[in-house]
Amino acid sequence: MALSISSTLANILICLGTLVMFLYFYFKRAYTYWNKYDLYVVPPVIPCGSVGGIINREESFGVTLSKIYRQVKEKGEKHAGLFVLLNPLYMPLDPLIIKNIFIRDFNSFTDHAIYYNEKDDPLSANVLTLEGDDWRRIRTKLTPTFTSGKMRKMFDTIWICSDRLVNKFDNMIETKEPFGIGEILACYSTDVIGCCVFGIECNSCENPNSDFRTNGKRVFDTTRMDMIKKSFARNFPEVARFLKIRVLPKEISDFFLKVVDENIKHRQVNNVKRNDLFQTLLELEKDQQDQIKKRNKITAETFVFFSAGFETSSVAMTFALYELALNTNIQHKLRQEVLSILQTHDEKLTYEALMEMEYLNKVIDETLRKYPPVALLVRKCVGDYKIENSNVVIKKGVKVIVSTLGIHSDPEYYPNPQKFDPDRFNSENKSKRPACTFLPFGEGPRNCIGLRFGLLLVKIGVVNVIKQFRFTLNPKTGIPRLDKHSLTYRFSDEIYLDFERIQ
Ligand code: HEM
Repeated sequence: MALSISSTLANILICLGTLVMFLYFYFKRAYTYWNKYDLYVVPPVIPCGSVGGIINREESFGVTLSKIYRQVKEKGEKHAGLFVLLNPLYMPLDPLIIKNIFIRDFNSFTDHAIYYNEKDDPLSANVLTLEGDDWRRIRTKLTPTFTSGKMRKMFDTIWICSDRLVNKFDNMIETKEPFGIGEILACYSTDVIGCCVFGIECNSCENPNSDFRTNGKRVFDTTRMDMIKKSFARNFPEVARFLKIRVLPKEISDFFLKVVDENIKHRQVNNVKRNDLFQTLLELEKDQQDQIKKRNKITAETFVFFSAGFETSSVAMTFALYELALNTNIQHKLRQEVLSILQTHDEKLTYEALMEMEYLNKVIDETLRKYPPVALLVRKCVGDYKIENSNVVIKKGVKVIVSTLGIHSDPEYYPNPQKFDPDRFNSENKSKRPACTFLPFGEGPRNCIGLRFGLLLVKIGVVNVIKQFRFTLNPKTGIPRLDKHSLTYRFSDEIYLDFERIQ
């Protein structure tokens, strides 16, 4: 009896040992992928690769990648190979290689390599995630949604939302307690996107527990399980589709479908037309007779505008107010510009007045330089591609990863990179930098489609706040830590500011 137990145990140990050996050699072999090229390889460690732990991270992926950028740059290399789990990734540092990949040779790098599952999770298939010709069709169709003419039409709606934001600050000042701006700015961003994209009044600045804000929050509240699921789906998309893995919980998907459904019906029955993105999307789908398909398509697009635009914009505005609170001289200079331009426009902020604010542009650009909300960019190679002046060939299916944060913190392009200095963006300094060294919205045909809208949301908010308040950092704000779990580059700690009314 004892003999049979010990022989079973021995068999199990042999099997386990063989499996471990097999996996070890399998990984070792996978990690030789880049060896045939003259390419520096960031040393991989089994099983996560070159980027540290996937689950128990010490820092966000964007920060790890910026450190790898620095490490490769210090070696004097213009590019590197790395691994995430078993997958090889190519990381260019040289702005010319980046420019060729993003712009000149875009046809070899059309895809974002973000997981989607059209069948089981229809909202996941949208302009951000779709690939090849499916993406081209939808991008061409949606591009007219974000023209400057359309932005101009939405200007007043955004201004009204920013007035609610200012009211909120006023109410909070009265409590005489320090208050965090991150949550309030998230409500402002939700209100703007709710009004302009979904065509509904969410009033989350007044009612932070509104359905829209609550469901919106849940899209970004990622649990550890979500992270594992997303990482698995990103790295093994075919298997994930086979396993019917969804990235968006069904109840959130149902909420957005219901909002869009009710809104389509309301506009059709009451013949309502508004100056918002929802109207543009409705018009784009006017020939679609199948009401369910129409609703699903509009929901997928409104949802991606929400998910890609809400957090990026609110985080950018939080970083901007944080730096303005730290640098009161820059805050003062910006206020002077805003007030003097408003004087020449009968004290009214118009689209034209906003476009005249050059220092504002510099402050926002510097914010997006120091704190790019999307800290890295990805492209998937769709046809074998040889990197010029090297023997490196990027094979079809291999991902290219660019560290926006690494480039934006590179002293070669931005001396003393931790200093917040809007003058880096005056024309003389800008002209000294090579193309593709400022990438907050990505670059090339697959760049951010909502760039103008995002900038408008942030700029209107900043102008309305700076015009009416002076603000400094409240001592309750320590040195804010960066969120290590979020895909967006953001603080995990709240930012507390003290506001003083000016007018
Ligand atoms: C400050 C705010 C924003 C920042 C920093 C930002 C940044 C980015 C970045 C870096 C990308 C990827 C670009 C690339 O791969 O080259 C992107 C894509 C995208 N963004 Fe934004 N974004 C912002 C606001 C918005 C807003 C307000 C919307 C919509 C209303 C939006 C919608 C999108 C969409 C749909 C894509 C995917 C485009 C495609 O794949 O064709 N973004 N954004």
